[in-house]
Amino acid sequence: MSYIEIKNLTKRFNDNLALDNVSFNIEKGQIFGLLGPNGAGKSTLINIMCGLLKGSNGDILIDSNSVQKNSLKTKEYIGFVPQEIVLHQKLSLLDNLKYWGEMYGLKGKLLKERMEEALELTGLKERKKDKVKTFSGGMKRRLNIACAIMHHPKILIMDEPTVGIDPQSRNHILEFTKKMNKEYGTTIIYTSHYMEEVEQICNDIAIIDMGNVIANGTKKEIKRLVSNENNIEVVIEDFNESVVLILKEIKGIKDCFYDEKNKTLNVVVIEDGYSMEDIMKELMNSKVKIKSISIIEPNLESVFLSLTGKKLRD
Ligand SMILES: Nc1ncnc2c1ncn2[C@@H]1O[C@H](COP(=O)(O)OP(=O)(O)OP(=O)(O)O)[C@@H](O)[C@H]1O
Repeated sequence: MSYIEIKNLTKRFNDNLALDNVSFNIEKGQIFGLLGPNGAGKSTLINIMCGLLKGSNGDILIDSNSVQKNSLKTKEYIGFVPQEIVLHQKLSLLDNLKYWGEMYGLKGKLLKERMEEALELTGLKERKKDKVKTFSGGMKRRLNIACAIMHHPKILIMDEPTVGIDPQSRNHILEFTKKMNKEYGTTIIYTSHYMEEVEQICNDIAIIDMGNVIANGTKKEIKRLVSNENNIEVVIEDFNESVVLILKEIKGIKDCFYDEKNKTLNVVVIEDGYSMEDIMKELMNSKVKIKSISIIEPNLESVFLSLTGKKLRD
C-alpha cells in the first residue's frame, strides 16, 4: 500500500471537468513532481488533498486515511505552501514565524527552537526584525515556506513555489526542499511549470493535462515513453571519416555523424543497449584526440512537449 493513493478522483465545476478519473500513488519519502500546463488540474488536486475542496467522485488516501471522509485526520499530515502569500505584511519576519507556530499549537521552548530553525532556512537572518511588507517577492516566498514547516509536517505540498521570483530565492527554495526531504524524511509534492526544476529535485513524476494523467513514473520511465535513445557528444581533434564507419558497426549504436562546425562526433545510442567501453576502444584505435565526452539524455521539457503537444492538438 502506498503512502498517498489518489483513486479515481474526479472533480467537476458545473460543466468543467477539472479532474477526470485520476489515479496514481506517491511513496513515502519522495520528492514527487506534479507537472502540467495552466488549467491542467494541479491546484484542484492539491486543494482536494489538503481538504480545502471536496472531490465529486473517487478519493485520496493518506496513510490509509480517506481525505473525503476524514479530512480532519489527513490535515494533520500536511503542510501546505499555497501560490498566494499568506503572511501578515505589517508584522516582522520573526512575528510571522511566531504567529504560524502558535497556529500549529507550538509554544515555549519548542516554539523558540522551531522559529530559530525556520529563520535559518529562510536565509534572511539579517532581516528578521523587518516588516514583511518591505521584502521582495522572493523573500516573501521563502518566509511563506518557512511558516508552512514550523510544525514539521510529514507531507509538504508546494504549489508552484518559485513562480516569478529571482534566481537567488529560487535556488534557495530548491536547496531547502531537498534539505527538508533528506534531513526530516518529509514527503514532498512539488507542482511546477518549470521542467528543469522538477528534473533537478524530483524522483517520481505525474504529468497532468486537461484533468488527465498522461504520464506517471520515474524520470527515466517517463523519458522512455518518448525515446529510449541517448546522444553521446564527443568533441575531438584529428577527425577522420573511418571513425564514423567503425562506430556505426558497434552494437547498440543507432547512428553516428560528425558536426564539422563544433568539431563534435554525435553518437546516437540505444539506452542500456550499448557499451561505453566499446566506443572508447574504437575511438582510441582511430587515433582521434578526445577533448570531452558528454552523454545527453532527453530532458523532461522535450518529453512534455511531445506528450502534451500531441494531446493538445488532437
Ligand atoms: N473554483 C472553480 N470554479 C470553476 N472552475 C474552476 C475552479 N477552480 C478551478 N477551475 C477550473 O478547473 C480547471 C483546472 O484548474 P486548476 O487551477 O486546478 O489548474 P492548474 O493546473 O492548477 O493551473 P495553474 O498552473 O494555472 O495554476 C481549469 O479549467 C479551471 O478553470
